Amino acid sequence: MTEGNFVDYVKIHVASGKGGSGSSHLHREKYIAKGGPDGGDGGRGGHVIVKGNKNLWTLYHLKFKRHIRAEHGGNGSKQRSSGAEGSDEYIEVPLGTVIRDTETQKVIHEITEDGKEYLVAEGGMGGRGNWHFKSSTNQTPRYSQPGIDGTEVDITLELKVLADVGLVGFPNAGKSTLLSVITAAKPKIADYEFTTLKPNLGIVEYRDFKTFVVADIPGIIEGAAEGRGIGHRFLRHIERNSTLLFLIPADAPNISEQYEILLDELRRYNPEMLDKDRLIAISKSDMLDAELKLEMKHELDKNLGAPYLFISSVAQQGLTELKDRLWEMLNKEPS
Ligand SMILES: Nc1nc2c(ncn2[C@@H]2O[C@H](COP(=O)(O)OP(=O)(O)OP(=O)(O)O)[C@@H](O)[C@H]2O)c(=O)[nH]1
Ligand SMILES: [Mg+2]
Repeated sequence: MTEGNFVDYVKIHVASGKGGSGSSHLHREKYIAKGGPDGGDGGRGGHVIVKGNKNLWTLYHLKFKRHIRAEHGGNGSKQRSSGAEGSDEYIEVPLGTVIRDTETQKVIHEITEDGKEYLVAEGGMGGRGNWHFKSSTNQTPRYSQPGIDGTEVDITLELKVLADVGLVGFPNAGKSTLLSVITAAKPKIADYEFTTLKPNLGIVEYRDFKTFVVADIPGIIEGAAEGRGIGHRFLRHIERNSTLLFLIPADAPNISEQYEILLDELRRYNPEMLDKDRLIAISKSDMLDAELKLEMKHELDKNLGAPYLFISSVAQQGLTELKDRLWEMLNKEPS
C-alpha cells in the first residue's frame, strides 16, 4: 500500500435497470383463425445493491467509479415467454460503510455485517404481457404494459470503521515507520513534521493467519481539537477503532506530559475517545542505553497512567511483544 491508499469517501451515481415491456403478441397458427393473446411479461430491471465484505478495508476499489448502472430487463415475447431479468450490480464495501443520499446528506443505511445487502436502487418492474388482460369482453387485447423505469440516485459512501488500532502521536513520533515495519504498507517517512498528510492503512499479519488493521494518521499537535495542525481532520478515522496505540519518542522531554496532552486533545475532540483501550509505545528506544532506560522505567511506572512498552522500529525491538499486546487487547472479552 502506498501513501494515500486510504480512500474513505466516494460519490457514485447509481441507476437501476428499467423493466422490460410486456408483449402484445397474438398467437397465430395456420388453421386457427383467431389465436389468443400470448405476449409474455417484461423482465425486471437489475437492482443496484450495496453489500458488506469483511475482506475489504477501504473504498479504494471504487475510487474511479462515477456511475454504476444495472442492466435493463428484457422484453416479453410470444408464447408467454418472459423477458430476462436485468442482472444486478453489486457494490462491495468494507464493514462500517455509511450510505448517504448525496443530495440531502441523509444517512440511508449503514453496512455493518459481512454479506449483508442493501438495495439502493430497485430495478423497475417488467410490464405485463397482453395475455393477462384477456377478459370476456376482450378476447384479444392488444394492450400490454410498458416496463417501469429504474430509479436513479446519487449516493455517498463513507467509511467509518477504518481499522482496529489507531496510531496517535505528535508529528515525527515514528508512526509511519512503525506501520512500515509491522505491515507491508510503504508510507512516506521523513525526518520532519507532517510527513504524513493522508491516513494510511496497513494489515498486520499476525501468527497463524490472524490479521488486524492499523491506521497511521497525520500527527496531532496541541490545539488539534480546535483545528491546529492537520491531525484533527483525521481524528474521525480513529473514532471507531477499538484500540489506540500512542507513540511517544524516547527522546521526548517529558513522556508523561506528552501523553496527557495527546489524551486531552482526544478528549476535547470527543470524550468517548477515552473509552477505548490504550497502550503507549515509547518509540525510538534504540536511542536509550540500558541505564537511561531503567531510569525512565522508574519514572514511567510512577507517573504514566497507562500500560506502556519500549519499541524500536529501526532496531526491530519490542515489535513482537507489541503485536502480542495489541492482539490481546483486540480480542479480550468485552468487560
Ligand atoms: N532512531 C530511530 N529513529 C526512528 C525510529 N522510528 C522512526 N524514526 C525516525 O523518526 C523520523 C520520523 O518518522 P516518521 O515515521 O515519519 O514519523 P511520523 O510519526 O509518521 O511523522 P508525521 O507523519 O510527520 O506525523 C524519521 O526520521 C525516522 O527515521 C526508530 O525506531 N528509531
Ligand atoms: Mg507519518
